[in-house]
Amino acid sequence: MMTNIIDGKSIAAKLRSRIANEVESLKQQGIHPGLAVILVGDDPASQVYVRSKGKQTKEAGMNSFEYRLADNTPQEALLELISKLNQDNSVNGILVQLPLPRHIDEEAIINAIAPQKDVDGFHPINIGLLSTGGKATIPCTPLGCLMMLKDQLGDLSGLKAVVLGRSNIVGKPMASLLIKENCTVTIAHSKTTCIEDECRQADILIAAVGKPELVKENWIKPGATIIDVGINRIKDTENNSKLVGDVDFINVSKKSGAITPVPGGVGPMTIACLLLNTLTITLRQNNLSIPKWIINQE
Ligand SMILES: NC(=O)C1=CN([C@@H]2O[C@H](COP(=O)(O)OP(=O)(O)OC[C@H]3O[C@@H](n4cnc5c(N)ncnc54)[C@H](OP(=O)(O)O)[C@@H]3O)[C@@H](O)[C@H]2O)C=CC1
Ligand SMILES: Nc1nc(=O)c2c([nH]1)NC[C@@H]1CN(c3ccc(C(=O)N[C@@H](CCC(=O)O)C(=O)O)cc3)C=[N+]21
Repeated sequence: MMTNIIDGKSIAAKLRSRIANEVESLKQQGIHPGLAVILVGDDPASQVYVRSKGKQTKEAGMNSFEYRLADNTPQEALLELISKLNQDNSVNGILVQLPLPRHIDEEAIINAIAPQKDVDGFHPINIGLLSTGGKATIPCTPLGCLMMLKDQLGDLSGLKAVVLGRSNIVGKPMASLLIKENCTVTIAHSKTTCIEDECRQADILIAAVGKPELVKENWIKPGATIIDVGINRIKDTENNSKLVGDVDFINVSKKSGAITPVPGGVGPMTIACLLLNTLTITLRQNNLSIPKWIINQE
């Protein structure tokens, strides 16, 4: 079977250009969307993402405010900065890059962000709204995955979806979104028995576990659509560092109907959805209607 490789990079580029058009017309109305990104510490992977977010935010015509704080920044100082940004009208969205250094309580930080400025959709208010079907900000990675699924499959009603991973930032919100799309959803995790058997039932398989190439060819229902969220840096046979997902891409792609690559799949969509969320929350904060092409924000 020839699998279809879902080109996240190109879907993300199209999305960013629609966002840029919308931003342009907002600016003509005197509204200039702004995104504040806070990075605490000097984790190299986080630095790469934050740089990439800042660059793409500016390319979409939005204001980007970056705050790089030292690894030993006290929690109180971070809370003070968030409080200042909550009150700053030029800032529509606030993102605190995770993970945070160990001395900082992640939950306290997420809870301190004003829910209407929570561009990640991690605040309990937004998580609750997503579960109850209200006007939530949807976490960027699951939203990007859903867009690629819809692009590939159209209506998802009645399909069986298996989500590997139950984190608050990927697995759980992904499952909520798929339930909303009328899928029959199973969430599997490290305590799931016979995980392969669960996966073999899946028309849609989302892998978000952080284990390099865990998902094998014999776990897959022929023709299934596979979304690989995992970002794992490993050494290849020549000891060079390379990026792989949670799916054994070469072998699984022999059996799947469609699959996202790593890199070039979910990652670029995550950043494009961050810009999309910045746009959506700016529109909401200004009591403007959300254009029809922005899915799942009705
Ligand atoms: N492309 C992108 O934009 C993004 C990529 N990522 C990547 O996605 C991956 C997951 O991220 P995140 O959700 O934050 O990770 P977490 O570490 O928070 O969660 C991992 C989940 O996977 C489960 N798990 C771990 N090992 C296994 C196993 N062997 N079998 C079944 N389940 C297992 C864990 O189970 P349990 O709960 O039982 O411990 C947990 O629920 C990472 O590689 C991360 O880098 C993350 C965010 C964005
Ligand atoms: N508050 C917060 N929000 C997040 O959304 C958030 C976060 N913290 N912490 C870390 C994770 C991870 N994440 C990624 C974003 C883009 C790529 C991405 O663009 N990846 C490229 C490759 C990049 C590379 O080469 O390393 C790709 O897959 O093609 C990956 C991962 C967002 N996260």
